[in-house]
Amino acid sequence: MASTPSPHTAATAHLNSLLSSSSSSVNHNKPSNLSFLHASSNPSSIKLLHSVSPSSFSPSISSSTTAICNVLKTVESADISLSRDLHGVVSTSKPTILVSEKLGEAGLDLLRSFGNVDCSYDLSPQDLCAKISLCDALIVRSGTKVTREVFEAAQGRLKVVGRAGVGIDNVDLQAATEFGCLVVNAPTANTIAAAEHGIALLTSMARNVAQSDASMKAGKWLRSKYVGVSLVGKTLAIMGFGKVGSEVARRAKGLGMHVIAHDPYAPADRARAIGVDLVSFEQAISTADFISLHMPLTPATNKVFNDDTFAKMKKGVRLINVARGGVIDEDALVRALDSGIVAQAALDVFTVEPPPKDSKLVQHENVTVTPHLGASTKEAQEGVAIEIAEAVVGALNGELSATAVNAPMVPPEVLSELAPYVVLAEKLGRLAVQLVTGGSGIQSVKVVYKSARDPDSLDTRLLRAMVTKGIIEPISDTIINLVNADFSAKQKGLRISEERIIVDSSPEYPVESIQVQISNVQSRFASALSENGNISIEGKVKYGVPHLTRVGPFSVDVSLEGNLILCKQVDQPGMIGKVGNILGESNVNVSFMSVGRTVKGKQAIMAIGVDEEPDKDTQKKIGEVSAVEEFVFLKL
Ligand SMILES: NC(=O)C1=CN([C@@H]2O[C@H](COP(=O)(O)OP(=O)(O)OC[C@H]3O[C@@H](n4cnc5c(N)ncnc54)[C@H](O)[C@@H]3O)[C@@H](O)[C@H]2O)C=CC1
Ligand SMILES: O=C(O)C(=O)COP(=O)(O)O
Repeated sequence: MASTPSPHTAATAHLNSLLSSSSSSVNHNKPSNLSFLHASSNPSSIKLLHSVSPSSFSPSISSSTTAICNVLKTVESADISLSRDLHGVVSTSKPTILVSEKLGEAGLDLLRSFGNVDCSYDLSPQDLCAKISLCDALIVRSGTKVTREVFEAAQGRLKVVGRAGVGIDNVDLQAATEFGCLVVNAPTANTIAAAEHGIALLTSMARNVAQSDASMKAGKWLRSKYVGVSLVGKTLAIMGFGKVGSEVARRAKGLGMHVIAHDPYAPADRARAIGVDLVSFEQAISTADFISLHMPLTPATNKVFNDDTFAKMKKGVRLINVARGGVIDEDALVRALDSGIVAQAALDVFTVEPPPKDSKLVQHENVTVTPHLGASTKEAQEGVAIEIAEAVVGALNGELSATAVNAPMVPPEVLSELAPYVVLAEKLGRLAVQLVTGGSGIQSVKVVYKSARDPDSLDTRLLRAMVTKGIIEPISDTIINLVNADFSAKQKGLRISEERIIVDSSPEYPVESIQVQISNVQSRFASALSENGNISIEGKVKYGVPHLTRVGPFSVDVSLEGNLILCKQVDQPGMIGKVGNILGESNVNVSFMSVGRTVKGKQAIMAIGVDEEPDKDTQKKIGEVSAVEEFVFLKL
């Protein structure tokens, strides 16, 4: 019999496989395999229902099992990692990181110590698409549009997009998620720079600094033309009271302004703490002398400043935008400037960047412009570069990023604790799907966790994603990872629900057992059906190793390594020997064997762990043993 690998090795190897990026599957077009979970669910809820879609999908095990992903382990030493080139060939080369816009040196140094860094600035969209399939990571600022075409062109190699800054409106997050590509940003390092730029625009606009500077340089001395307005005592409305907005508020308070803010998601006590009243959108825009924009560009904020909203503003209002050009309807702003509703505007950002040279807005005499300089201080750029380089290197190393944008975070300590259960979850999914008769559409899967922990302290998102991975990968050509698991399930019309059962055991272990049930399908192995007609298998982690502990109503105990034969027979002496002999004669090494029965002398189930796949003849011989009623060979 083969020896059992150490529990630690099994769990660590598999965890690495989840965190690393390559798969041995031959389809190199598949998205990569990262350990980040895309899930929109509340981890603390006991039952979670996911999408219902009219479509269903059918497993065809024989051909698809060959596509089962044997994920490669990350090489732990130095900075070398296993990766797969375009032809599916495994190499030990360093990852390639494409930096498509200027990044601070400290960040570049960090990246260079880890991988091959290709700094190619000003790539056309076509050139970016041409290059991207050779890259494991892409680092951008606001100037690179990371579109669906880019993810398609990446052919599954791109594992992480790092946005060296805050706004991720230039990255197609939906496409990234669908392709299993993690997106991380650097959300904190440029906050002060953006806030300071907002204040710079506010004060310089109020005193016509840019216009009077230009006029002096043109040889004029126009003191009466450039009389400004004072700030003290004026009302400033901050639209978007997040990191930048609140720093602008603090500074404006120091200038003696009365600051109000509108942000539907900001906590009132945080605003109150710095002496800012949170007000409605209408109240903010109708009472402010100055309006400073600090919300992200989303479908909800797109052109939120338009003819209608300008009409509601106080005549002579002054507008500052250091957020995103797209939140303003720029034609409407020109009209508002011409009519005097808006006395002045100071803009750092534009709907299209750079804006057309003849842009009426840019040319308007009451408008001050800067070319998206909010984050452009030496300090912010060094900070952002380091922040994004660390996040990207971490992601390529399979670590969880605190700044993942399209993947809820599972803290590293939770990940480490769940490591063996993650292996178990995937293997149970993989086994359960192979028990379905080819042609039966799978629509509904339930994962039942028995645990002594209260639901709030058990985060099952990782486990659910791995069950999903186990179910989908053998029957499709998609590599599932924790970014795209939920999305892929939805796409396949697969509804995955979860249930937690609190049991009276030691809360030291996060999970007592995991059960996977597939309902409304036929099974290739009828004994796997529980009383309610669902395919049902259950497993536990024992000494760090995943074990199969129940098949339908039968208790078994076999470690989930290698492959598995499930055999139902009449409970009688000599069966282990008979089947064991047949396997031995065919040189199939048996690693584990376990017999489970419901009633003595009636039917029993034999679960046999085998290293090799028995050939057809051997399988036929097993089927011909008189007491054997049914059997199935399953790949793990
Ligand atoms: N010009 C530049 O170089 C820079 C621009 N930015 C931009 O500034 C914006 C804010 O950045 P941060 O403060 O770091 O982000 P943040 O996420 O900390 O704050 C954004 C705030 O906007 C709020 N918000 C969302 N929808 C809203 C709505 N419909 N109405 C009002 N508020 C809404 C959110 O609740 C959040 O509090 C982003 O768009 C970012 O891209 C940030 C840094 C530099
Ligand atoms: O961080 C942001 O959202 C910014 O807008 C900064 O953009 P940039 O990195 O300077 O192109």
